[in-house]
Amino acid sequence: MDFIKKIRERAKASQKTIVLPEGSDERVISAAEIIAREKIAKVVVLAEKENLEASSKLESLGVQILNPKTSPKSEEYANLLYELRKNKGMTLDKARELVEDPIWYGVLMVKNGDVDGMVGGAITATSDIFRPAFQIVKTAPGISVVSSAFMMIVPNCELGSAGHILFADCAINPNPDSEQLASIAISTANTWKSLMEDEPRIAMLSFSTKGSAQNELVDKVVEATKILKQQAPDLLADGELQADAALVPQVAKLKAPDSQVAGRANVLIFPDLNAGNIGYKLVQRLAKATAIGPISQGLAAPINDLSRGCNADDIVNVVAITCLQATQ
Ligand SMILES: CC(C)(COP(=O)(O)OP(=O)(O)OC[C@H]1O[C@@H](n2cnc3c(N)ncnc32)[C@H](O)[C@@H]1OP(=O)(O)O)[C@@H](O)C(=O)NCCC(=O)NCCS
Ligand SMILES: CC(=O)OP(=O)(O)O
Repeated sequence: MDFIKKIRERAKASQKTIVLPEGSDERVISAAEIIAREKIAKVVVLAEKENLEASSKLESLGVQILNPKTSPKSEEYANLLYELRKNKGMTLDKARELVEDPIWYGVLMVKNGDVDGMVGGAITATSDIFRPAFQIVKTAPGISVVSSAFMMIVPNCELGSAGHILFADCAINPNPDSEQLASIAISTANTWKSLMEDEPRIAMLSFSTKGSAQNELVDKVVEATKILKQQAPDLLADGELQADAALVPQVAKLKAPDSQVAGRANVLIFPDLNAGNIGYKLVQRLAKATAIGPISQGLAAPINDLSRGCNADDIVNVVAITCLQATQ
């Protein structure tokens, strides 16, 4: 069974409830319909029912439609937000205002246990999805930095694990330091283990392979690799590696002949968000890869972002992964 079928089947078996806060977007509505028809998850859509053409069809499929502006839960959520953030300057009035915003309302639904997860970002910038998530659900125990990964599925490609490669961080941390990069690598290895059957093989990417270039940008990755190996000695990880040395066996033989990861990496850790975000979009658009994500890593409850360039199928796939995160 292929990867997408498998995650959708696993989600189906878990029967979680996921809120989609961006009910004004047609792709979100199409995704809600697919999810409900295929019984991948129970869905709550946040929208103004009277302005939603598809409302009767969605409701007949079991999709719940809620308007944060008229919801009976609004006052309860405003109080919850106020209690969680009053020591950071939140007032009750400000909390009441924020609760009317579907993204904040959706995150509060997750925090309150009314749904198992949220997927948004089809029309909302990444920072506006993660800021409320960080402030309200916060990080999972033992996690210092929340990050994200994209599962890239490259057609007709044998590199990685039969064309499946996790890229991180492509959405959250603009310029992680060495400690943070090591932590992102460990989180991404865990994401790989939760989705794939084979072992993660982690490449810490740079524009240098094993000392071929000297620069402080390279030093950051060398240091991150050292920390990663100290903190997670059981993981198969190596760096610093260029992308070709990480992925292509013939290049690895030349550039890093003694590496256990070079030439067979299936997890790529990018040195910063410029590289990660540009890198995933190039592979998605030029190699026509399916890009599933960004899959958040290290939040205390599953809240996931989307690219504003996503289609309905991309949303369904991220919802399926959100259901799997909710079972962990
Ligand atoms: C995600 C992002 C919004 C966080 O920004 P920020 O300015 O640090 O946010 P805030 O200062 O409002 O911090 C909010 C909370 O999140 C926490 N936080 C921020 N980044 C965090 C991270 N990576 N992991 C865990 N917690 C984090 C802060 O500690 C703070 O906690 P507190 O208020 O309870 O003390 C920011 O890193 C960002 O914009 N990243 C780039 C997103 C982007 O544009 N991606 C490109 C397209 S995908
Ligand atoms: C993940 C990402 O790059 O999101 P967007 O395309 O919406 O900026």
